[in-house]
Amino acid sequence: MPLVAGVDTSTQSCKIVVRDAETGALVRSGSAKHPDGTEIHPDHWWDAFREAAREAGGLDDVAAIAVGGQQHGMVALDADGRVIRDALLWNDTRSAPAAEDLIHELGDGDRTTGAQRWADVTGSVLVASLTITKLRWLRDAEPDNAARVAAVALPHDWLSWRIAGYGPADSSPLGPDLDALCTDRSDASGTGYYDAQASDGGTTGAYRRDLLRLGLGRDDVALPRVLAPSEPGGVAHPSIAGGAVDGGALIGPGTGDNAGAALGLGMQPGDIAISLGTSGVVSAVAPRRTADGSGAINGFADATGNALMLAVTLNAARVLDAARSVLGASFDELSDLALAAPAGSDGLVLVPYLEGERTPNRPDATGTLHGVRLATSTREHLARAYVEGMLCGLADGLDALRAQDVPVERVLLIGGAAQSPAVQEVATQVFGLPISVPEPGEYVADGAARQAAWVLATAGSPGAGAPEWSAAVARTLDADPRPVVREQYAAVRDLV
Ligand SMILES: Nc1ncnc2c1ncn2[C@@H]1O[C@H](COP(=O)(O)OP(=O)(O)O)[C@@H](O)[C@H]1O
Ligand SMILES: O=C(CO)[C@@H](O)[C@H](O)COP(=O)(O)O
Repeated sequence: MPLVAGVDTSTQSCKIVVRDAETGALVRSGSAKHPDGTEIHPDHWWDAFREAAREAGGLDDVAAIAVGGQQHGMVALDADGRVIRDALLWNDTRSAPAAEDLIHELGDGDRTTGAQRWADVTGSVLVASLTITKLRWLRDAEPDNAARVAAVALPHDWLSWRIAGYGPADSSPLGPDLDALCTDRSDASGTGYYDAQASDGGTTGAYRRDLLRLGLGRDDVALPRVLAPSEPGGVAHPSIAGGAVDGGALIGPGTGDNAGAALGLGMQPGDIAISLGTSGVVSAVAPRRTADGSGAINGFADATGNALMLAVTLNAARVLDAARSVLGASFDELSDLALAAPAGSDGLVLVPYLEGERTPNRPDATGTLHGVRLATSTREHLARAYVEGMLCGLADGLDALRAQDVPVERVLLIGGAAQSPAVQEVATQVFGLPISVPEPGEYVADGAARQAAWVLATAGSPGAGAPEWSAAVARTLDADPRPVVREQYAAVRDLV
């Protein structure tokens, strides 16, 4: 049985799964932490990848590998393949003013017109997360660095390039071939200079170098080649993966993490994934994206040729990390505390903008606790308010998806914080829907592994479809709507 590897180079860590290409059975896995922060030298991702690969027992025996990863991060390379400055990540908000400038410029001075034009062309109204705003920030704040940019990549593109053996001459076997950079539609669709629906039957789309020029001030830079969903982007260097495989392990196009999760879960129209990692994401696959000029919904691409519609918050699992820190509680204790307080926490409401916010677009906001009284000054009330506040932000995202006529039939709860029993139960109350919790797993890495198996199958039999792997549901909870939770939240959300 051939083996394939899937990688998730996420915000907080690198996770690797090795799976049987035919059945999808998990064979081995590993993970390693990334440093904290919203700007990080990509070498940390490379180090974590190698540590996770060691923990997974090495990758010598895999026949294909693919990388999913946190979206949007700006990896600026010079002509020698060196990283010019630390990568600005999706959750770095310093480029919020640059986003506003770009919106006004495309709208000839009018914000509403500009917002709609960005949505029409790229699927998204610009916010600080999107790569193009970071390039504009670089142009304005660090012009010397901007002048050195010879290529712009995203976290997953860059890691795939390193796995193929490329990089600076003194630290890679194949050297700095910038034309060897590859990506896929899903991640390209989060840059702000790519139109996923342009031409080509919707499979490859097209870069919009006119928009890149608007951001960086010039467009004479290499951009990763956008591969079709099961097209190989080269082979892994034998020192890294697939040393025992004839010709080396194929490298898949990779994916943005949310598209990776959709592939790992086998999502169909009607399925909604709610991911509670560093980011909170409500997402759905659809045949074509819409263009939401309000900015609540990003119309990205998925990893199969469809669209991926999503609402993303900056504040998810780390809101609970903050609650644990305030309360000195373990994950289990936090969950028990939250479940010991009533729905609505007797009026104690957290608006959870602890790191600013992206949806709604409030990059400079801070979190606020409302309804503090003697009776609500208990550990239980505080724990519950943090869980409810985190989920209310995502419920607004679900409403925004519905407003785009996205069908909602099944909600799948995934990501690190989905493991909390309190989060699962409160989710049935806040969303007012039945909730399915898949078996605990690394769904982004699984999606990348499924893509790797698809690339392998296509190499043997052109036109082969993605392998049918099943994602088992561990727990299904009935809907238990408690409208009071969202009513209280809606009453204070805009007071920040
Ligand atoms: N049982 C749990 N309850 C609440 N939060 C959890 C639990 N297990 C993990 N987490 C949180 O999940 C987050 C990591 O989730 P993950 O989906 O891997 O994030 P990312 O993909 O952004 O790196 C961390 O903030 C961690 O504290
Ligand atoms: O910005 C987005 C999507 O638009 C985030 O979803 C990032 O892709 C980070 O994901 P996590 O590391 O939080 O899973």
